[in-house]
Amino acid sequence: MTETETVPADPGNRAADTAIHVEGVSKRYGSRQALDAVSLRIDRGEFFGLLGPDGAGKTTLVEIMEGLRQADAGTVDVLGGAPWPRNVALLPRLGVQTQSSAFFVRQTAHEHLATVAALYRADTAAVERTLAAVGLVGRRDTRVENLSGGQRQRLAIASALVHDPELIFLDEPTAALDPQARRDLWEVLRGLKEAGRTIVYTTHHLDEAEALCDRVAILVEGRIAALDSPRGLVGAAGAPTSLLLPPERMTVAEAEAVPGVDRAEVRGGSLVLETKVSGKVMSALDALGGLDGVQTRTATLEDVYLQLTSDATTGDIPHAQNTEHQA
Ligand SMILES: Nc1ncnc2c1ncn2[C@@H]1O[C@H](COP(=O)(O)OP(=O)(O)OP(=O)(O)O)[C@@H](O)[C@H]1O
Repeated sequence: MTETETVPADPGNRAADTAIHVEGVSKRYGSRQALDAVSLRIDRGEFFGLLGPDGAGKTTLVEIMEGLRQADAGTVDVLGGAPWPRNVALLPRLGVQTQSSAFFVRQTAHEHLATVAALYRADTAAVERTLAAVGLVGRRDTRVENLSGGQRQRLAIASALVHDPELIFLDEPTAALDPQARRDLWEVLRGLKEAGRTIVYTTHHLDEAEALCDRVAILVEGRIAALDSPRGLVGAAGAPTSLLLPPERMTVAEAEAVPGVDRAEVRGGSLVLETKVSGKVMSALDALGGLDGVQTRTATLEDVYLQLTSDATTGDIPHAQNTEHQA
């Protein structure tokens, strides 16, 4: 084969499509089992969410992927190599934003980002481009120490992106952002995904995970309790749909008599009907006086998350739902 020939894509070559492959990874701190045989595979170009309550092991898992911590057991492959022992060749290919990002506080936002860019040998145009992407052009000449919490957060994100890494780890990146900045960042992140970047995204915002992530893993007490697309998780949970009616429309007893209604109660000023066959109930309500004022609330990722994490507090940690993409 000559050098100019292209190598045909091999649909069976799983490794080439894989950004991260974690297999049987465990980590213990003293008596605390932070991770217990975690296995997952993240595809290149995937927007992958890592969810779970405080102390579930998210940071530990991400730091193992980033090569900042050594696993006690298991194997970790990141972009085709092992991140531990510290893999210097891998570093420029990774972008990392943490909750405790370090800053050159006496520098301006622009100087700080230019310094980070220089460390990675990124071009100067990347500095301007990245400042604009995170909405910090207006603060470019403000010293880091004088930036607000949200602006620093944006600078931390910019610092993770300025060298155009292939794989980006973001740890609660919207935690200190106001609602508009949060939505603006969503657009930046969607652009990164469209550009083919792989994103590992830790968040406590379930709406964010639902809006952005291709798949999410829900970690509970060091184990993967669920792993699937947000839509898949919501569907598999079989959670009911709620139909909200003005309370004067009918009594609770009348509502419970509507075919397909599992439960009815007055809650938050509405008559709430729970059903797993919402189409059927909607038709019945339509026939009973129209659909004016009827609102539908379908189950969300938050409902699934709360179910899974509350199971953990009762000691009944579920087995992973949908292992389709797991190693
Ligand atoms: N360096 C450490 N030494 C001892 N215990 C640790 C250490 N780091 C984490 N732990 C413990 O391991 C468990 C998992 O912690 P980890 O920070 O990975 O969880 P997390 O899901 O990221 O939590 P949070 O959402 O609060 O950041 C917790 O019980 C934590 O107290």
